[in-house]
Amino acid sequence: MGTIETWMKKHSLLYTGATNHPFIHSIRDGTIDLSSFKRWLGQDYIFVRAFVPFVASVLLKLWKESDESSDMEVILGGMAALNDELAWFKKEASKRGVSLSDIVPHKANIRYCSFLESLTSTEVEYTVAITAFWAIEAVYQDSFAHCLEEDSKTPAELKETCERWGNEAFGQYCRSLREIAKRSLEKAPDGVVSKAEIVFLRVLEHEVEFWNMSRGET
Ligand SMILES: Cc1ncc(CN)c(N)n1
Repeated sequence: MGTIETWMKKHSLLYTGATNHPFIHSIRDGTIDLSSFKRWLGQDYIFVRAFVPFVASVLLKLWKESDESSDMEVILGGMAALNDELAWFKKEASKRGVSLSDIVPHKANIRYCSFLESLTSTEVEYTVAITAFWAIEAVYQDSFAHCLEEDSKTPAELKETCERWGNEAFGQYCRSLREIAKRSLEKAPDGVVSKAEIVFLRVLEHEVEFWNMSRGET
């Protein structure tokens, strides 16, 4: 069994907590209130702005530490998608009357962004960073894909948001990232694999906190 498969089994409770969160349930069952959605929108815009330099640092580590040349295209494609994502946040915010320049980052978001910044350090191995990258994207894909399931009651005006991360192409991109992380973990020494597992768990915890914050619970 691969390392990621083992972790998914071992930490299934936490993974499910991050991907089946009450915030996602409230979108899926149509009970979400607009203020929560707007809070998530503004905070996630700030998060994505911090995510871009993190992904740039993953590219730099890949260039220095990995000999898998095709991995670069996948990550570069992810970077390009983030450019679209930022434009989407701006469009969505203006449509909903959210002023992005006035958003004050919430404590949970500051903590998550600081965590991302800590992973940009040259001391953090490529294997650890690519594991975090995959996990961050996978949580959004699995979460929003739930809101598109056949029996979901996702409000029509939130479908576009859910499709952004829940669509099949994003799913395929996440599977490519998982494959890249898997291969890198296979070659890594035990100490690095242990560090990657801890980072995987931190990502899941931060994602849960992020959803809690979006619900106005923290
Ligand atoms: C908190 C969070 N996690 C993940 C993603 C997906 N890029 C996001 N936009 N925001």
